[in-house]
Amino acid sequence: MAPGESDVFIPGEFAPHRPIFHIGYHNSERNAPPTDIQYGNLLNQGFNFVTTPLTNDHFRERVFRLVQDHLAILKDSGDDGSSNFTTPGADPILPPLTPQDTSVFPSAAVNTYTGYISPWIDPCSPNRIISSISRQVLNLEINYANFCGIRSLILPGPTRDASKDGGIQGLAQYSRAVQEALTIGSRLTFLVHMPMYREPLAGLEVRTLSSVLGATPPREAGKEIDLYTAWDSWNHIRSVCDYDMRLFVALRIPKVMPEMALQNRWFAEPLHYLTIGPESFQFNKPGYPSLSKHHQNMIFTYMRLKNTPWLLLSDLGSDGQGTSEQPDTKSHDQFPSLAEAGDKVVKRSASTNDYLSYVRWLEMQQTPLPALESNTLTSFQDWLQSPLQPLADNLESATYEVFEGDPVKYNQYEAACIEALSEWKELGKPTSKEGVVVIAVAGSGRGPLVTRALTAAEFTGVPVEVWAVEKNPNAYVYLLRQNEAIWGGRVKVVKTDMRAWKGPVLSESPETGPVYGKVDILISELLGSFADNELSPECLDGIQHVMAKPHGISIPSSYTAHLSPIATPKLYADILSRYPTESTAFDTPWVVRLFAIDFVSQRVPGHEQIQQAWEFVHPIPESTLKGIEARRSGGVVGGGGGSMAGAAGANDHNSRFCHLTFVCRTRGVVHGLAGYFESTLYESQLASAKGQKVEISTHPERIDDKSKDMISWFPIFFPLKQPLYFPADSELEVSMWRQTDDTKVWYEWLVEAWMWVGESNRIKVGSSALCTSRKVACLM
Ligand SMILES: C[S@@+](CC[C@H](N)C(=O)[O-])C[C@H]1O[C@@H](n2cnc3c(N)ncnc32)[C@H](O)[C@@H]1O
Repeated sequence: MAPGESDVFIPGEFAPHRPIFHIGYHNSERNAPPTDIQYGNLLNQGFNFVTTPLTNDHFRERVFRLVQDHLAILKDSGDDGSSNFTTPGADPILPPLTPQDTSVFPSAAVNTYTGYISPWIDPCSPNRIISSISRQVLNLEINYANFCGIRSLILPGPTRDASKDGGIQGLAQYSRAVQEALTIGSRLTFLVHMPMYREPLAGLEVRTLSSVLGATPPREAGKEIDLYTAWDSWNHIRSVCDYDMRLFVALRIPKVMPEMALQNRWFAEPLHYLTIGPESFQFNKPGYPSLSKHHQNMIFTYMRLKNTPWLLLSDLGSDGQGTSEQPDTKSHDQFPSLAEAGDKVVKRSASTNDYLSYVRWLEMQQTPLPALESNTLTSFQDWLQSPLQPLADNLESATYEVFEGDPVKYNQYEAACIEALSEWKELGKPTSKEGVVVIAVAGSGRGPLVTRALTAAEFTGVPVEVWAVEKNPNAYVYLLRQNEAIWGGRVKVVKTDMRAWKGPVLSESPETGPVYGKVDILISELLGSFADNELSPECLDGIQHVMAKPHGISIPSSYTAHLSPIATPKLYADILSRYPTESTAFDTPWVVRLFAIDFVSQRVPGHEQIQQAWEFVHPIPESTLKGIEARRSGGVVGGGGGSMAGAAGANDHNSRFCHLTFVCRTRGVVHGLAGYFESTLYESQLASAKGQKVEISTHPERIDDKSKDMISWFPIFFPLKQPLYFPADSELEVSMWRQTDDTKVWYEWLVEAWMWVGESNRIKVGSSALCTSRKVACLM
């Protein structure tokens, strides 16, 4: 169950608010950082941060000359720099920086700047001289930035992706250079500047060091573009860098928004900046800049992230150097859509302030965060929590208080009790005790379900006898006090493990001892984020013998677990960083409010995006109960072994297996499985209301229908030890097991990627290891 124990969710802390925009200023033409006056002006205008180049044109010219001179010497000896063989002459070494090469010097303001590495380097170049010098420039600038006290650096992204023009080699070189950068700037944060996708002829082409080799072929316009190459490159870089937590993306917003699937893909990545250049803007009739509705929606969505990306306005309007322009306070509610922005629009030259005031206006257009996105709840986004073990451990009062903060779950339980009691009366069902329906709340905690059962009885006018069974000795004290203070002594409180409870005591005398009766309605809430992961099936099996036969019912009557493969690079990085000190980090099914995730599969006929793994129904058949008893007492003839070594198999009926196929249209990477659950608390027994149910659900597509706004449970995440890359049009085959050896329960999971080659042939293109939570199993 979630939220966790350390952070207490405070209901009512719901002051409506919008995400705040943190806006930066970047001018790629700059040769030096802003002066103090310029910086002050930018801050006064409403910017929150600025970028600075680290070196200047003097340095650039020096480096270009060095490369040109060296290539000329090589040419004379018949080497063009593309050979990988050892050459007679040593490759050039960059001389150190001189005061003429940079205008950045340590100062109070410099600490707050974001450094932009020279965009003219080309570590991807197939020419070894150019890639080597590019790496040297990179390292030199990182070192110098570090010396000056700069904390964040933007790295111009790779100039080419893997697919062609020596791109694979180039990307390997680039990724290796970034890995080195992380070592050199060991306390710096790095942002790789990536386009969302490679737009044909988008933006300004920077004249890189490679230009000394001669003209590069122009990019072909009009050809069908592969939307995922830029993401692929990013995935390559961060994989080589082992998902370093100091490596982020500065994502360039395109001119034309791509399909949602690609937007969702980037949503899951560690976005630090969204950079917006002139190409993304359109102009309204009076000539003011605006963004299309698609751009706006994408920004609004990304701003819902816990770590809201910062917006970097790049090359927008005049430099702002020394200006005292004030933000424009005019209304922007007439900004047109992309379609509306026609040629007729008057193009006045927009100033930096026009763009800034537009983005500030956009900030106010965000719909206020709903109550469920309060600060407290937002802080749970993608935050890993170890699952609770309410059976093996005794929960603290604060944890119960967190559960009790969510009324939705209790409302649904109360509705289920009302239905059950009303139908009891309507159907004239027998009761196990004269004149009263006997209810037991198994695992009562601090008693909220007891209160709801009593309320339901009052509401329906059905007389009840209520028992509260709880094994936590501390919660038992609380229950006794509740009985005195709140329930007027109407509840019989028992401190015991429900599996050892003999049932409600009907009468007791010295001669006969206690005489035990039965329970008509057994209420429990022993569900975890994956339904059965807090051992509800095992506990309910153990108490089933007290249920009246055949009419006794369980609330819940059933529950199902659901799965979907997801990309969640941030969680993967988090788990990887824990692994050195927490050896079971990859074996743990984590409870987590999954947020920055991408469902990598698509819903297609016959294959849902989130699929059911298995189901548990209560009560279980009598014959199964008898079988358990026989196995436990060694009465089974034959091998005598359960499916696990050394086990009698007494809990084997609670093991499960599923094999699910998920269809992926685009290529991607999977980091693990997201798990959800649904439960039917009560299903109508009236012929006239057949199929009517009271349910709860955390299934993202169904929660709103079944238990809207329920936050009692966060999803569960089953991690893979290694990210699994898969090509477009693959199928992810997921095998999942619920395993048991009679003393504990754990899960095992395996993900394989398969691809069709021809009409009837599939080949395996990758597989995860067989993962298991056996080392952190739930103890029965
Ligand atoms: C998830 S909490 C629910 C508490 C409460 N019913 C509620 O909804 O707020 C589960 C409770 O069941 C108790 N519990 C778990 N296994 C039990 C068992 N075998 N016998 C008795 N109580 C058990 C735990 O101590 C805990 O109080």
